[in-house]
Amino acid sequence: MNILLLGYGKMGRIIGEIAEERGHQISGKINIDNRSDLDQIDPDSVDVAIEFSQPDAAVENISWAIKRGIPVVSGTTGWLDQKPQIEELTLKHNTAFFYASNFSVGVNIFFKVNKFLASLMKDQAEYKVSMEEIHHTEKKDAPSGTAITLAEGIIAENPRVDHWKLEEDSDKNEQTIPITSKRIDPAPGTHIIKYKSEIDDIEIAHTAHSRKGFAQGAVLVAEWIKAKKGILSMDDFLSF
Ligand SMILES: NC(=O)C1=CN([C@@H]2O[C@H](COP(=O)(O)OP(=O)(O)OC[C@H]3O[C@@H](n4cnc5c(N)ncnc54)[C@H](O)[C@@H]3O)[C@@H](O)[C@H]2O)C=CC1
Ligand SMILES: O=C(O)C1=N[C@H](C(=O)O)C[C@H](O)C1
Repeated sequence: MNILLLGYGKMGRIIGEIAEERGHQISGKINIDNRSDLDQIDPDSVDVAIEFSQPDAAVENISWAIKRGIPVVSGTTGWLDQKPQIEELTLKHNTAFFYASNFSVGVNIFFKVNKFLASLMKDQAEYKVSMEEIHHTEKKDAPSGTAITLAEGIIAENPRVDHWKLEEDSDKNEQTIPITSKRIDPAPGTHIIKYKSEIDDIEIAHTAHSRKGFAQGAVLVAEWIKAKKGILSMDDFLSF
């Protein structure tokens, strides 16, 4: 399979290595300083584009590929207010778009555990939920995309909370999930959910030891999406 890498930073590089180990070819490695190389790319020679760039570049990168009928796997966080326009473009060009805030299998299991715990907490008003996420200092967005997905999972299961806020602007409202974002090198990604009561605390955590799980997930999804159309997510890809 021929894979175009839109964004060739920390994630793009490891995705490229894993893709080559799995027998794929890399058709292009596009970064902020060589975007003009896209003019030399023959869209018919690309099977899938994998996009891990940065929040203010994601829409432009994804649109470039979608408009040429190339299926896109995207993991860039911090741009999702514009996802509806990408979905519309995908359907117009009859191709495929796959987004996940986190491609690792472990985090996707953690998403399910988080929702199960939130459903158990529905009637336990004495427990107040909060979240902490820790990432490396180069991360541009806060809170992380994964933290937002976790907060949305809690909100879907527990009617006692209805929105999240970064801890620093937290309004101390009982219905708010406060999220603390810490930036400490070299953390690849840690997420901790805490339920605190006067009597005890319950905590669940996921800690990534490297970026391998994210990158491996993105390559496996790229292999899977090649022959698909439409708007797809981890719920379509994973069998649990
Ligand atoms: N969904 C997931 O599982 C994961 C998502 N991420 C997200 O992926 C994104 C990238 O992460 P990293 O690789 O760690 O960042 P990075 O900063 O190491 O790399 C980003 C790359 O994007 C390039 N770029 C910037 N503007 C561009 C443009 N207009 N066109 C093409 N390339 C451009 C930069 O040159 C840079 O090399 C972030 O949003 C991060 O939050 C990261 C890890 C896992
Ligand atoms: O920027 C990162 O590094 C990561 N970003 C994703 C996020 O915002 O959730 C996924 C992972 O935690 C690493």
